[in-house]
Amino acid sequence: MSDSPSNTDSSNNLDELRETIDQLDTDILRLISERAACAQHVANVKLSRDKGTVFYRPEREAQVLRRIMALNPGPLDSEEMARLFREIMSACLALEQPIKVSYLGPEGTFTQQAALKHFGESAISLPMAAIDEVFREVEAGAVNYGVVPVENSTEGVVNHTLDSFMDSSIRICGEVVLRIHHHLLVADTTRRDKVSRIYSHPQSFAQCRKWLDAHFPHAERVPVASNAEAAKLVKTEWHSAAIAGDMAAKLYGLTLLTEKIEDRPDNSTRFLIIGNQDVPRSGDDKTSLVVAMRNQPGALHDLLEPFHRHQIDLTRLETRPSRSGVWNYVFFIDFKGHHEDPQVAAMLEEVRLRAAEVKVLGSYPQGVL
Ligand SMILES: C=C(O[C@@H]1C=C(C(=O)O)C=C[C@H]1O)C(=O)O
Repeated sequence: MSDSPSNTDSSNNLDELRETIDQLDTDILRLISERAACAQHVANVKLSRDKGTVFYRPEREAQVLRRIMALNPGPLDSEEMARLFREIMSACLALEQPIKVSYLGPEGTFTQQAALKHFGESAISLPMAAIDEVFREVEAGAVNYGVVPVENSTEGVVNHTLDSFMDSSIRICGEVVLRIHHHLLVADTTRRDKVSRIYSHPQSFAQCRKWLDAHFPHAERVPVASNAEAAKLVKTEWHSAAIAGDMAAKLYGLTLLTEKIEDRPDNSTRFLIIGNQDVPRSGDDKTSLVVAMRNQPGALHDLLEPFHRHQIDLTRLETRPSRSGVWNYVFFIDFKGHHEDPQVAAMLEEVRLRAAEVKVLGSYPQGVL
């Protein structure tokens, strides 16, 4: 078939456009390489100042991403652009020092997804079997950072994580929020019309309860330790399906029978980045505290009054049973601001006078991505 004049025009045009893209790629390549070399210089400067230095700077990375999002002219949306820059920074940092991150495993969990979202794909991520193991690895210095879930918008707080902070010297260095999409997954061998058993983590069952009641009212729901574990089990049984996320589906080669079955479309989980580092101000920060109050009337009011007076914005308040005599009431409090902000420092001073004990778990940049 011969080209019509207009086809020839458009193919000439296509050739030109592709030439432009090649030229742009050459420029991007040169610029990324220059950026990487610059990051290596930064590493040398840091090393010359302090041999045991930490190369990773959470506050600086947050500033870089926020700046890119503010400058982004489109047509790519700002989150997409920030994700690209996230990966560039991750690769640059890996040149300085590959960052090691432990997370609540096994491989394929949402926590791994959160770890990679925060640190980028160049980070080395190591699965742990339980939340307290993630804490232990960080405390022992076996890894640079850890990632643990702390609250879900549908199911509430992850108590294991809060409890682990009570007996630990670990700091919070960052947060990351992940939209959680659950899918109904099957294997090639699954008889799709005969699904009589569904595996998943109890939290995921809870987040998909209405959908399951409507579509699989008679299937047996079998709770397992993780969504990744559920995905693995499906491979061995022709009458079973699993509820899990994209990473687990990819890892175990499963098919998405129905996508996004979570009851609430805004279902999301917040994860904490834990480490041994005190993070300087980034300009848009949050602080987490654990506070023990004596068991007396008005204790909670006394605790919150200085927050109100200093106009500090609380973002979360949780109560946990105490595990020692002194710690009658234990409150976990998140608020906007950094502990070095003068207003926050003044407020903390007053809270310290009223409480039996105050521990600043960390000030860290608000999640960017
Ligand atoms: C280059 C630096 O070190 C690391 C790499 C960064 C980057 O690639 O932009 C930013 C912060 C650090 O995690 C720096 O501190 O500026």
